[in-house]
Amino acid sequence: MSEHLEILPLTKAAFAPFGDVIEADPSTRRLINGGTTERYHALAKPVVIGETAPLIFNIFRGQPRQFPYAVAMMERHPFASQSFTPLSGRPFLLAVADDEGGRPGRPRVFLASPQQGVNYFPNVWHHPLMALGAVSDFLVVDRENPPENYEEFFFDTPYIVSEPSL
Ligand SMILES: NC(=O)N[C@@H](O)C(=O)O
Ligand code: NI
Repeated sequence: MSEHLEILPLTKAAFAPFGDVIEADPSTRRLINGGTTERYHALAKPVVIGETAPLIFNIFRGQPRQFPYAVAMMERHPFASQSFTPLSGRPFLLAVADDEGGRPGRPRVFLASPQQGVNYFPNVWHHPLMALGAVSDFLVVDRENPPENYEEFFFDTPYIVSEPSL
């Protein structure tokens, strides 16, 4: 029997074990360019582990997920962080999980606003991009993904996520 996963609002505190939330946090604000620009400083720190490899900027164009949605698998990148920043002005869903002896535990699902991005720490279990409502673009900063930087786990029984009320 599949379990339903509730959808939580994305907050820095709730997401802290899994990564950074990329949003205009007033505590990071600096006025620059003669006061014409607000710099929200060092919201996340991209990381590459092991052999030096370039961090790269990508655009992921995600198809919207259909609901109810089955979270059947999770993945992780042991040797680099991975960030997703929405470019299309739409919210999106993300799912993360603790590691339990080399496999993901029960996923936690968050709803990110159009003004929030995330940076997954290296080796954090997460579900691949889940766009909402329409095809959506995301700026993704990660590293060239050699096969060893990509680990998947498939659940015996998928978890179910209902459509978020937006
Ligand atoms: N495959 C790929 O690069 N995408 C995933 O890592 C993802 O998190 O969406
Ligand atoms: Ni990923």
